[in-house]
Amino acid sequence: MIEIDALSKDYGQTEAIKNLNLTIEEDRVFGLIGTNGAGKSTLLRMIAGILRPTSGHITIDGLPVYDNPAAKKKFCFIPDDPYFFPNATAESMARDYAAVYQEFDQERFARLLADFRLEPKRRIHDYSKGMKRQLAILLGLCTNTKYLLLDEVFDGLDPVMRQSMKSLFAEDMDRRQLTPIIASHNLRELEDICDHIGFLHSGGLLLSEDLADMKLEIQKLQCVFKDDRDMEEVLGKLKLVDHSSRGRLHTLVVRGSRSEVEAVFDHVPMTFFEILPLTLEEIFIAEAEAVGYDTRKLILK
Ligand SMILES: Nc1ncnc2c1ncn2[C@@H]1O[C@H](COP(=O)(O)OP(=O)(O)OP(=O)(O)O)[C@@H](O)[C@H]1O
Repeated sequence: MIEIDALSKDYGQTEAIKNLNLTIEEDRVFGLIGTNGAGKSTLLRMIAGILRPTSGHITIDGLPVYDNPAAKKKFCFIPDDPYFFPNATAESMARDYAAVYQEFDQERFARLLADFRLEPKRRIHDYSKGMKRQLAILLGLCTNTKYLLLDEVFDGLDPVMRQSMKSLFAEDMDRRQLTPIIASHNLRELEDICDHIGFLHSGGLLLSEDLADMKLEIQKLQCVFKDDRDMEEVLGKLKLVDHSSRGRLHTLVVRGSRSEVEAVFDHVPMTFFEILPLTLEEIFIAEAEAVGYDTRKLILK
């Protein structure tokens, strides 16, 4: 478990992280979401022990992280601009990683390089941006550390590659209780992988919640009323988050459980009524507005 207590980080006059409290549980994918400049990289770099907090504490499985080799064995950090030594090849990087991470799995790494068609003896300098990111992720996975801290790593990967990487994470979570912590400014990128979402805004934590719990309390539905005069009364009974209409078809995002929402429509004659799956973006808008933010101004698409 990673525990963050009253954490702050200032860069001169800029307060990048402000008195942040957060717990990151094991065995699940934690998505750290926020707009550009929200403080994601600063937070991840502090968790990785690269940056020293201005105040506050971070522990990984009970160990303080800053300047502590024992804590650093527990995770691998993949920054948004992965660094490779000059003239390095995938093969030479694997040797360097193995020297630092005792559990580094050379055999699996060689297998994954072949699966992803990355040439082991080619200079990494000549790889494309996406290939460099793939390589960084594969190196990180093969360290076999319990936690993997990933800063915008899916950027620059095509959708097929993204899915392949996500399957590898799932496999490692199943096999060895890997806990990935993924920072991104893109809600859609994290949609199908995260179990828990932490949303950072201006250096503060706007919300931190299980995606499944969020989904239980927000519903999206489409409907057509037999008699449009019923609409006003129904809308008045719903906790409306969003409402749009095209002709007589209404699309609503409302707060409440599925059964509560269905009960409102129970005795209203409908031509069409369907509850639909919600996107992470829709859930986020509802949750963040509930704590007083006009998220339409915050969201990055
Ligand atoms: N080395 C630095 N010196 C001064 N200010 C910095 C430094 N690094 C970050 N900041 C500032 O701290 C704030 C948070 O930046 P950070 O890079 O952590 O955000 P982010 O959420 O990762 O953004 P992005 O999605 O754009 O990468 C910003 O206001 C940024 O300008």
